[in-house]
Amino acid sequence: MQVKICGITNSEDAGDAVAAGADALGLVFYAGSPRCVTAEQAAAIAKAVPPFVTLVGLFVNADSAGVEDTLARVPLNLLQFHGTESAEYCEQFRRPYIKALRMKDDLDVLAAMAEHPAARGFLLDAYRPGVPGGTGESFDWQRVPQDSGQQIVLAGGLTPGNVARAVDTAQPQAVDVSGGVEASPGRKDPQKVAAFIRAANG
Ligand SMILES: O=C(O)c1ccccc1NCC(=O)[C@H](O)[C@H](O)COP(=O)(O)O
Repeated sequence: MQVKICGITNSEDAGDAVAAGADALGLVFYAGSPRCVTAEQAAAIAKAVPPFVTLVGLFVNADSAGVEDTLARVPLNLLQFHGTESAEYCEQFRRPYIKALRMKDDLDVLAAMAEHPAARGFLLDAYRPGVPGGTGESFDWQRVPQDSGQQIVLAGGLTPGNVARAVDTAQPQAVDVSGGVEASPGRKDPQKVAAFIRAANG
């Protein structure tokens, strides 16, 4: 099971997550988040990350110039678009990207995936009106399609205590966690991170 630890705000937390076996680290470039980092902070964190760990840059309906500016300053491996971005918008950066889908009750997941043919995968997250992500809430894991042919990253309210059950139910390719492994908003708890990665891997 691939594990992405999202909302990394400092090099120490990045190092702890990598030491615990994280496959990917998420950096949030969204001012509304308690986990938001500047390009300068992100560049410093990137220096603490080994080359074979995926560094993911997360944006929410950001203006294109801002994304380009971040890309020029931070060596991101993958982009994560967590708002209502169109395929045309996401593809303009010519970088690999995953698209977050918020699992509103009436969302047609396969249709939403079809709108992003160039996406490398889809991060399925809980839906809470007015909050784009990092809600700490989960959704019905049985709604994860088993026949999409897509790389699926399961997110939303995962913790060391529920991730094994989530993986068993949803059968994703990867899991993503933010609040469930924090000591406080924006600071990770290394023991929770390690416990999460162990539990995700069964
Ligand atoms: O983490 C945030 O604060 C955040 C804010 C706005 C958009 C996305 C955000 N996080 C994206 C992630 O990939 C989170 O890991 C995902 O939403 C799950 O969060 P959590 O339920 O806290 O594990």
